[in-house]
Amino acid sequence: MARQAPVTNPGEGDAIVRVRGLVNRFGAQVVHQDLDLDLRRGEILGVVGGSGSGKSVLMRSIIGLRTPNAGEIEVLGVDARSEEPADRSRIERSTGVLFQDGALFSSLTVGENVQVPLKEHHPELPESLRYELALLKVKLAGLPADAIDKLPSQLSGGMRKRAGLARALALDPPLLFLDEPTAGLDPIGAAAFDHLIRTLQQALGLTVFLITHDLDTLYAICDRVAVLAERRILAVAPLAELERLPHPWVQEYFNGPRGRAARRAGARTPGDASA
Ligand SMILES: Nc1ncnc2c1ncn2[C@@H]1O[C@H](COP(=O)(O)OP(=O)(O)OP(=O)(O)O)[C@@H](O)[C@H]1O
Repeated sequence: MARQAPVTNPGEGDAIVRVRGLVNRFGAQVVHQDLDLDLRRGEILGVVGGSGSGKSVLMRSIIGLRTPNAGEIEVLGVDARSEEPADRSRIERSTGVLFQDGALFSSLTVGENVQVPLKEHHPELPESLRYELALLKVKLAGLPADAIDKLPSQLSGGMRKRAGLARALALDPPLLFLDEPTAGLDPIGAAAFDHLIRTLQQALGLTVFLITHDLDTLYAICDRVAVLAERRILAVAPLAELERLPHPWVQEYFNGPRGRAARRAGARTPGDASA
């Protein structure tokens, strides 16, 4: 297929994350080739693409968990590949990450999980203040206060996601990375989680990088959507523009039966916040 120009010029706007010429390979498998992407300050950017198209590898490259084979990545003006402790610390303190499975320590309570980044980056804080801060984040993530002393295994899947979100917010990062946050949630729980993300993004002024297969999430809360296909960002634009892109994958994805249904539904009604 002929290479198409991106719908939106990646140079536009105030980029908080800037990716240029990214290359990621695993042996002979090329996952990304000359991938460019900007994450603009204050937006929720949805990232979509088929299974195995490289969404998680892109996220891991941006947050510094993987060293790409080539290319440049800047996070808040810091080179994501830098191994300088001051640079690593700045990136870690500025980015909250919710992994797909929540990635909580199973032997620690929710409160202890939330305190892990606080202990690492603010060892000077007294224990009681750390606990209070953790409680604040637990409540911010929509969990009841008594969830703080529970183990992850004592929570529902939706509550575990919220606990993961509380930990991601522990250091008040301006940047939030979410890997399939609504996967495995029932539709009411998923809508409630979408609503929570939008509310927090607005209240805290967050910039959000959100990987998802959930079309409802895209329509409910994303300002722009980036399509990852053919080893690069094929297009990045608001949904109304993307739907008109004459690319077979994009057409099948957004104008197939599920895409049409999600568009009709628009924003889902947020359900019970304890989902
Ligand atoms: N550590 C690794 N070693 C070898 N191959 C890897 C590794 N990590 C990822 N890959 C490969 O890179 C490709 C992209 O993986 P990635 O997890 O980024 O896909 P994805 O778009 O997030 O998929 P999904 O939507 O299914 O979660 C896949 O083919 C995967 O097998």
